[in-house]
Amino acid sequence: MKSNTIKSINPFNGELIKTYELFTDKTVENTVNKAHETQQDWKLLDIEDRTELLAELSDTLLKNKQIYAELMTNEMGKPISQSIAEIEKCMFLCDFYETNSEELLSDEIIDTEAEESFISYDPLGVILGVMPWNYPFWQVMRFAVPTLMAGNTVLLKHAANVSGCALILQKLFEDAGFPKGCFQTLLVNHNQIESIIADSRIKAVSLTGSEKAGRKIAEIAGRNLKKCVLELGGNNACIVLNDADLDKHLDTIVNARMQNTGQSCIAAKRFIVEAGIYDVFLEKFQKKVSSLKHGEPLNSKTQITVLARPDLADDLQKQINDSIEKGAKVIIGNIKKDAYFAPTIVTNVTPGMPVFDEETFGPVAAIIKAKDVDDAYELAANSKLGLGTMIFSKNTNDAIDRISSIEDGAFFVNELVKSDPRLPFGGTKNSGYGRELSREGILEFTNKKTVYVSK
Ligand SMILES: O=CCCC(=O)O
Repeated sequence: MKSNTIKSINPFNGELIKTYELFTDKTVENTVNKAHETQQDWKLLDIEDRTELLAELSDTLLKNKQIYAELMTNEMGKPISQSIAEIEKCMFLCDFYETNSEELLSDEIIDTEAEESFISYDPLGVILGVMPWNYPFWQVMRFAVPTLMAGNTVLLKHAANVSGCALILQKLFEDAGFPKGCFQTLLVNHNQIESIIADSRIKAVSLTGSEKAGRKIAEIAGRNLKKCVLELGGNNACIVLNDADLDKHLDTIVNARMQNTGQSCIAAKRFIVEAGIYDVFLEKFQKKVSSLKHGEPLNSKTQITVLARPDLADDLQKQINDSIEKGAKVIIGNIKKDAYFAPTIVTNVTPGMPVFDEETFGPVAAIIKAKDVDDAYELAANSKLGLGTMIFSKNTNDAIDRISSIEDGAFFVNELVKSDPRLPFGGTKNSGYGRELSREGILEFTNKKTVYVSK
């Protein structure tokens, strides 16, 4: 029998935080209708009236930073210092779009023989966001803020385990003064999503989530001729070349994998290390990973803690054990207890093993030895996923010359792949399509209308 409730469970202590009732079809209808009706007025507001609400949004985030951070940490186990940093990043996003939305959305004049010709960036309508649990505030905000500024309204279907965050996000927008109906949360299950996407009032979908979820949503959206933006999994390579400055970059390299206890789509998952630096790298990397502070998520010193759910730890262990059968070697970790999975380093990794071919969503570093620079880039490019690649090397000119050898959505030199409101964010291959953030993100859910005026 299907359940009409969803549960939010603290992954650190297994305690039930709260049980939520799923919306009935009637409640879904009222919510979609409210979003549609609100959009009719919202789209007519001057852009300054919309952007000024972002100052309030940022203030509300600041005022409630601790409350929001603790809620995230309790629902999905993120170390509290990282939850606080996540709220601060949301504030930076608000500041960016408060300052820049007007310019980003202004008409783009194109010279033709017409009296006037330009592109007008008009809103599409109601946009559905289907969002994951790993950055419960950030991923929602980075979709919702530019989408709203463009004159759309937003509906959120969040991951079930962060339903408390989902509801408080709606309250956040309302407390900041956004008209009711601009941002609404739908507590619905996967079966209900299909009819929501099919509804003629929903104009497009943005999904951040797994490849499997992306295929499903894209299929439903395609059947209904709705646009979608998909930000899916990643299997980012972190190339470490012989001339890398490890003293300078080791913390960044470790953080690239271990941030959010390894549960990040853009984390470094495959460390491709040139032969000449391999032994030194491995020794330093292992030492640094072993020194990370494990503990309770709410302790401000904790760097590594539980995963968001026990089944995620099971998945990781299976990927590692299957890789061991194919010749991989575990040098630390591979220890599991409930939702905890110890930081793990796997060596002797080659293509064909799950820890090379698949995304590992937890603190697992697969180390691959590359013969030389060409081999390192070839190994990095050998992935069905394409979110980003990072290269650590003093020879930045050589790295720049090789940009086109990597098909990913991002290429970072001497820095971890990260999202930033000022830069586009998104992937290629099975990591999805479309872009979030920056100018690209705010224009995704607009009708790029051609206007041609002749006398
Ligand atoms: O899981 C994806 C990470 C998203 C981000 O850091 O912006």
